[in-house]
Amino acid sequence: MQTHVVDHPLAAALLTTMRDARSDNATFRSALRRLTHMLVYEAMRDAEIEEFPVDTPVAATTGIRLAKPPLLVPVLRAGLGMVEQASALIPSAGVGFVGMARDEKTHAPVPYLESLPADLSGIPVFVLDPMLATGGSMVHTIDLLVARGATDVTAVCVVAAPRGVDALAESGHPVRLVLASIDDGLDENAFIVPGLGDAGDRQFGPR
Ligand SMILES: O=P(O)(O)OC[C@H]1O[C@H](OP(=O)(O)OP(=O)(O)O)[C@H](O)[C@@H]1O
Ligand SMILES: O=c1cc[nH]c(=O)[nH]1
Ligand SMILES: [Mg+2]
Repeated sequence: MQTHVVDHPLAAALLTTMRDARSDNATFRSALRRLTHMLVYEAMRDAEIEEFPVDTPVAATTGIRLAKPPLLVPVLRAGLGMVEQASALIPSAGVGFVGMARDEKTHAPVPYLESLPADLSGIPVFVLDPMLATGGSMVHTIDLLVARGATDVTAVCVVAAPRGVDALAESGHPVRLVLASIDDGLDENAFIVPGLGDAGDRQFGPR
């Protein structure tokens, strides 16, 4: 699996704000929005483009545009904090939604929402979820996308644990990963260490 850790001082500073337990919900959301801009910008680097003729006020020239605008899929709740910024960066992108919440004891994802186009063949899909911990939620989301014909999936995350990265690589799905950090591991509650806590709660308050 192709994995790209965005290694940039501005991204590292925003990630630090998100990690800091003193950051309130609004500060956390703002840092996530700004970091998402950088992650999606990097994730789009190899996007397919097409040329078309364009006239400047001075002369005819060749312009470029995205050949296949992606579908953005935030995983609720935490991924909601990434979708507005990703849409602003790619205005032609569509948006689908998946909702799931981990069972606190088993840590398995419990799905509660699936709102996706029926046919995803030929459409690049960007899954937006700040946290990749055990990988259960991301693999389940990509199961849903592949079942609809997706063959080109990018997982855009903020922080991952090595176990989640391995789970994604071993899923056999056509996925690449773009993120800001691969952290040390998971604690006994399957929280990422050092991580940033519960990314849903830190944006929106307890569920
Ligand atoms: O890799 P995993 O072990 O599956 O954990 C990652 C999932 O956990 C978080 O969601 P959570 O279940 O806390 O729901 P929330 O976004 O509503 O808070 C996070 O946003 C991921 O979706
Ligand atoms: O550390 C973690 C793990 C799963 N989900 C989160 O929001 N944070
Ligand atoms: Mg949560």
